[in-house]
Amino acid sequence: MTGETDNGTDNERRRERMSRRSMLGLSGTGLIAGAAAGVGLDRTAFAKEGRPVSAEAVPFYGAHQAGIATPVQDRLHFAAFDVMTEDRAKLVRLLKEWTEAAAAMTAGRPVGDGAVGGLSVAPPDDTGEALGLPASRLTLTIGFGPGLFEKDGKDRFGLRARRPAPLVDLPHFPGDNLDPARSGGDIAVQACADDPQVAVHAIRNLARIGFGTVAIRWSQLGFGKTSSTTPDAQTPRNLFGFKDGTENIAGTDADLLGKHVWAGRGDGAPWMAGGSYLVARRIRMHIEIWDRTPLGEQEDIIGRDKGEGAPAGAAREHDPVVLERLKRDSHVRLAHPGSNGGSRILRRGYSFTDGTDGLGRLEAGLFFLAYQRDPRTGFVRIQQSLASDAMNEYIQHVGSGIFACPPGVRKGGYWGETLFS
Ligand SMILES: C=CC1=C(C)c2cc3[nH]c(cc4nc(cc5[nH]c(cc1n2)c(C)c5CCC(=O)O)C(CCC(=O)O)=C4C)c(C)c3C=C
Ligand SMILES: [Fe+2]
Repeated sequence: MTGETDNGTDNERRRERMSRRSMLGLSGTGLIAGAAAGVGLDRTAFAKEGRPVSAEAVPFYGAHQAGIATPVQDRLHFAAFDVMTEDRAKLVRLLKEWTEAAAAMTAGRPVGDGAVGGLSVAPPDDTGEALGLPASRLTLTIGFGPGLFEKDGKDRFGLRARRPAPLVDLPHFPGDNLDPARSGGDIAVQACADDPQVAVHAIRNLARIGFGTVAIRWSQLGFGKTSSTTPDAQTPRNLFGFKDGTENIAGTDADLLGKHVWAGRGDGAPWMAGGSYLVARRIRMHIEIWDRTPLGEQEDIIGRDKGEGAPAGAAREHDPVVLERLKRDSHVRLAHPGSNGGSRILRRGYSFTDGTDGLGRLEAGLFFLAYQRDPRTGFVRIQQSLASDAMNEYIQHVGSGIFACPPGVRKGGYWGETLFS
């Protein structure tokens, strides 16, 4: 990225590509390689006939960013970046380059001129590990952290006045043991896909493109989605062995999404209309202690039975929750909208295991991801209510981030356009 203006950089990249193509066209082998790489080798070209649903591409452009109401994919790679520059134009250039790369990768195509067939004297545009893999329902969702609007009292990008009121600094909650090295970040990208290699490839390539402008501050891999936004599908289970996501907001429920998830024009920051606020929490789960807890006690703590997932006093998973039938300190009772002034959030979390903790225990837990229209009435309100949760004996919040996820990208636009224009 050496151009002085946005257009300067775009033109430079275009010229560079054209010269690569014309060089490749000089020989017969070059032509063949050029056909594969120069025009962007379609990763899905390798997929067999009758490929599974997971091979599908999720549309990148639209009113809302994909990866929020989208049916939850199997795998996650989440990355929070620090912005290393104070040059607003350079940051905007990066967001444009990222958008182009994200649109390609989510469509199952490689970045730029691809991983193979280019000049042997230059590193390829794409790192290559997703060659031959289908789109795998990859979604890339971007969010802007408080540090983009103001950091250490400095308004680096002239955005201080545009910070949305719902993008609060999260308060300290009882029991928090947050590691600064796993918290915060100026920009976050959530990559979800049905193939972990596709998700990791996406984050790696964005980080590569961003070299010199952003640096990864922390990241998290996730497996085994712990919430579903498709109520017809079987509800997934978390590492405590309980169904998780029964009472989640469905990605198809336009009314609930409009009321609780999408930011509106009148919510204080017009540039966020159609966007949403993401709260990410790395929650360690002490599974070894949980596994020594009697079944009845586990069910009392959650407020639902372990097999069916039915609320206490009911028979079926989707039977209504009658709060008075649940223990006062049960998780579901405290998190329920009826205990929180009607507050609801869209949960989209993943389980994680990151090796061992040196004390013979698995470093395991829930990477909690929740989207909402306003974290003050969403996550913060519910988490305050969870202060007396019986589950707190078995979990600890060790990482945290909050991000304003702008609306979806229009064709020809870029991530964050409504904020920077
Ligand atoms: C602040 C929000 C929440 C945190 C943090 C949280 C952590 C957490 N949850 C589970 C397991 C389950 N949660 C369930 C329901 C549920 N949880 C929240 C919010 C937070 N959870 C809400 C809003 C709800 C829905 C409440 C309702 O409307 O009834 C359930 C029950 C099944 C379900 O409805 O999803 C389980 C199980 C863990 C293990 C955990 C931290 C590690
Ligand atoms: Fe929960």
